[in-house]
Amino acid sequence: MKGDIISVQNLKKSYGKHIVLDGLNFKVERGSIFALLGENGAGKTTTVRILATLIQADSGIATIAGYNTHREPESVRQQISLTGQYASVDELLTGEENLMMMGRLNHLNRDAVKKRTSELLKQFELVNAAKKSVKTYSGGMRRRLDIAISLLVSPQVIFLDEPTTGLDPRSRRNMWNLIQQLSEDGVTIFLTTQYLEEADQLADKIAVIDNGKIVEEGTAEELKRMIGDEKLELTFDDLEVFQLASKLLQAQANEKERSISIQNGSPENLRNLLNTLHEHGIEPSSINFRKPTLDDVFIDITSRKRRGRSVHA
Ligand SMILES: Nc1ncnc2c1ncn2[C@@H]1O[C@H](COP(=O)(O)OP(=O)(O)OP(=O)(O)O)[C@@H](O)[C@H]1O
Repeated sequence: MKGDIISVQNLKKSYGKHIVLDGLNFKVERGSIFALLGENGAGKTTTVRILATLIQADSGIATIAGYNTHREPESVRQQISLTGQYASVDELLTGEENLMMMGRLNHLNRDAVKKRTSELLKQFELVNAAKKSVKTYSGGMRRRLDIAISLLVSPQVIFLDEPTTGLDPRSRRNMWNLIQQLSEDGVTIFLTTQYLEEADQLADKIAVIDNGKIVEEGTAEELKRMIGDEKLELTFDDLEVFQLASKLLQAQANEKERSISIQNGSPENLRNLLNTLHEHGIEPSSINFRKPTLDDVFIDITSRKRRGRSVHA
């Protein structure tokens, strides 16, 4: 069954005078990977906490599988599982013991717990570490155990709050593979992340949150397309020439690389830029076309905001 499994309408939350969520709207399609992307303090964890019924919004409506998080928290909790900062992994127990204990707490019978534990240990590559206490685990192993625990009872939606923060690049890649596998099993994944690359790699849809509002939304490709198909990059051998060129073109400049990035890579724009430079006796040493990255999207959104224009302008 397709359709939206999460719906958020005009969600607001403040702590005193501090507005954390300022009218949040988005929808998540069943079976998809959704990434809420934002910098530290943007409001990602607050959103997850509201959806997971840990705290209440001041106003607005959030539903999961049709259940209202405010009015039907028990039903919502039966649909979801939460990992990350909320995990209750016991350091002194082994990985296997943690799974068995949480299985029993979730009212699974003894045989079902045993079977599920052994399946999960295999799926999450923890068989060799099963009998070791969690305090000996690496960061990546802990995260894997945490997610395994959250899958003891099959949830419809799994919340992964910054699942790779603090992991080394190899563990991060392993975690990405694992998240993709989970998604192939049909579970809806709600991911929060500060990493553009992570959202780009994993998410079917990305919502960019900034100051408690969704400022852009779409697939990674749509977000990239939004700021133009191709960017132009001009480089200069001489520092003084580079500085003069960046003043003239008023574009994003990287002094270390003596390069200037231009959002609009159309032939007409290129001709105009070269004419401007030529009038001042300047020629770039190289001209490259480059497909935009999510980094470009982020820079574009924030620079438009600084100039006080609507993001959609
Ligand atoms: N219980 C609270 N009391 C007061 N302020 C809070 C509380 N919880 C969160 N905040 C504030 O709300 C803002 C958003 O926090 P939130 O944790 O949702 O951000 P985040 O996007 O998840 O960032 P991070 O990546 O740092 O976790 C922050 O400025 C934070 O200090």
